[in-house]
Amino acid sequence: MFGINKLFKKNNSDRTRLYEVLEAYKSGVFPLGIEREWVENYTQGNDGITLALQIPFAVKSVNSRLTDYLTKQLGQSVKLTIDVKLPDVHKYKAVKHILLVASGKGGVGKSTTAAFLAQALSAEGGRVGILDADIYGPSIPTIFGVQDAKPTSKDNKTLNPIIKDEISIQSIGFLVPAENATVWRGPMASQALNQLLNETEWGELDYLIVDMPPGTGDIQLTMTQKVPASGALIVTTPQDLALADAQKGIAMFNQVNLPILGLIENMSHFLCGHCGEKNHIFGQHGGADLASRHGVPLIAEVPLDINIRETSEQGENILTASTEQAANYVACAQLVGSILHYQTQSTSTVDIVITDD
Ligand SMILES: Nc1ncnc2c1ncn2[C@@H]1O[C@H](COP(=O)(O)OP(=O)(O)OP(=O)(O)O)[C@@H](O)[C@H]1O
Repeated sequence: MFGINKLFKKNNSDRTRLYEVLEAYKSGVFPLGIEREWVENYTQGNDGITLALQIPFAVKSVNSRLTDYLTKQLGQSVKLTIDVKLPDVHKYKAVKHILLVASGKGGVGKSTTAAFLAQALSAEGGRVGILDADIYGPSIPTIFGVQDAKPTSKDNKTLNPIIKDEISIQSIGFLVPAENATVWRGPMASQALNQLLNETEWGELDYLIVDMPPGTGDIQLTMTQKVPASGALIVTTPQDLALADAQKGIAMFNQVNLPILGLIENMSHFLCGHCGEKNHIFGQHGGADLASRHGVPLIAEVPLDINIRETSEQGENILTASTEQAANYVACAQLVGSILHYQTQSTSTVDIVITDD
């Protein structure tokens, strides 16, 4: 009896120690550490610990760093598995979150950022879709290398998305020649977005990224109001003109009470290929200053990099095309998933009703 008690106490203290060590693993992505509710399974054997975590946002690649940390802290070998499972709350049909990616100014790299973020969220364990609503220049098909694809329909009412790298893709560019789309007026544009969203068979998704048309006018405002989004990301470059337009984007989302998940400063700097020096071609601190002025997180400062341009123009996946840039987008995806998770838990976002007009 005494032996069983002792063993029971030992098991409990091992578990308590594990929780303490997990909770101490704090970072930008894990502001509260690894929470004890995420522990799905834990066994202590003679040859070490086996631990299964279920984390509510897409962070699969944290596995090796976390394993090293646990091994060091607990002084024994750790076999860790991570499953990504978001809470069963759906913002739209079987889609858990819709994220708008917007920019005030055109050409700042919004579509590239939206596409690579989708690829990184998927690689990190999320089920991901991307909806290209950029009527002025739908470039998502090109970035994914599926520009010649044509969505099929099983019943002539709904469309199947194009699937590439496990990501469901739908684009205004699959359906309308670019020269027709650009002359659309506001109501037509927002109706097209509605149709693409509503009539695509998205299936079950954790994250649906919407690549918005650049700008902050009536078209973008109407679109924003008609999509039941969880939050928005704003892409800007450090140039004054782009920052001024990004500020208008922040004002637009504030006007409709849509949480801004953060700001991504693209083409932030250029690393000299010879000496490695950071050159701030378009200016410095602009994104950080804008973000802190408006109390929104600065998610990433993505460099101006030839691999990014080539990968996006050649329709490749950034996760396989460039290790260095992949790391940037993975960090970005982890932070976006985390911010979305904690923001959704602490605030109730406005529920926007979709109508057909
Ligand atoms: N960080 C970067 N480094 C190098 N090239 C980049 C980077 N980001 C984007 N680009 C390139 O810049 C060009 C414009 O990018 P993209 O189409 O994503 O911009 P956009 O903001 O979506 O434009 P628009 O608003 O006009 O649709 C593309 O050729 C893309 O490859």
